[in-house]
Amino acid sequence: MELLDKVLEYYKVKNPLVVKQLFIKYMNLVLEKNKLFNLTAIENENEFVVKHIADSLSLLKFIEEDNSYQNPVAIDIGSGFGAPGLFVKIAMPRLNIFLNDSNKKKCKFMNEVKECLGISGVTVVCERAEILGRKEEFREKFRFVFARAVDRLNVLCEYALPLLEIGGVFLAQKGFECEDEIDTAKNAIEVLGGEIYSIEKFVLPYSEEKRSIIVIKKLRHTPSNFPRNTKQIVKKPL
Ligand SMILES: C[S@@+](CC[C@H](N)C(=O)[O-])C[C@H]1O[C@@H](n2cnc3c(N)ncnc32)[C@H](O)[C@@H]1O
Repeated sequence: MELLDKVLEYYKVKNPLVVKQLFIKYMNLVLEKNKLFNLTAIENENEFVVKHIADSLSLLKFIEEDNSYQNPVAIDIGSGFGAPGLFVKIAMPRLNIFLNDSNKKKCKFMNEVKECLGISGVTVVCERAEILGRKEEFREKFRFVFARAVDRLNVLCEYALPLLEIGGVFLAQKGFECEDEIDTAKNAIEVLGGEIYSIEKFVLPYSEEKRSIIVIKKLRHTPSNFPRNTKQIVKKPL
């Protein structure tokens, strides 16, 4: 896996030999399970390295830039088979990660991976993110929220922002063209206590895959009437 070596070097991942072994083991578990149960459309290993591993590791610099905690706590909402959260956790063991998905089979798989890889500081939470946002043990408890391929930004913000502590950062991974989505989400971001901090556009290493990361900071507490119930969030986005 020469490409994986190059990707780990590109992102300056520490202990690359250990991380590489864990990534390969994890990739094999995903590709094996994918034969029985649809986890990803990507079956080719090099494509997996770029579109899942490199894409996930593009979040690392935003976490590294924040010096508030030695062991920051992050939640990946709609994590599916664990992307991007589990890849980021493997590359940055000091991160404490919560992998959230509403789908029971996907959560079972993430728990299996956690056991197989034998890594600590990983908690799988099988629930809708907007329900977690109303629970005291999750509301405003996270330094980072990640989300990739979950929903449109105006809907996603009502899942994500209630979970962030003040000063925390929501990293929404999107395709290259995301301006319309951002425009539509401006009201939701304001109402929920956030502010767009930056929009990063880049090409994934060793590919022509273009991506954006929308960086949203939490500045104020989310009003207590949010998140609303799922039907209202989806049918009448803020
Ligand atoms: C297209 S998949 C993306 C999975 C993963 N993030 C990735 O990029 O490969 C979307 C996932 O979000 C989950 N999901 C959708 N809405 C959710 C919600 N409100 N709370 C938690 N999980 C949700 C679905 O069950 C599904 O596994």
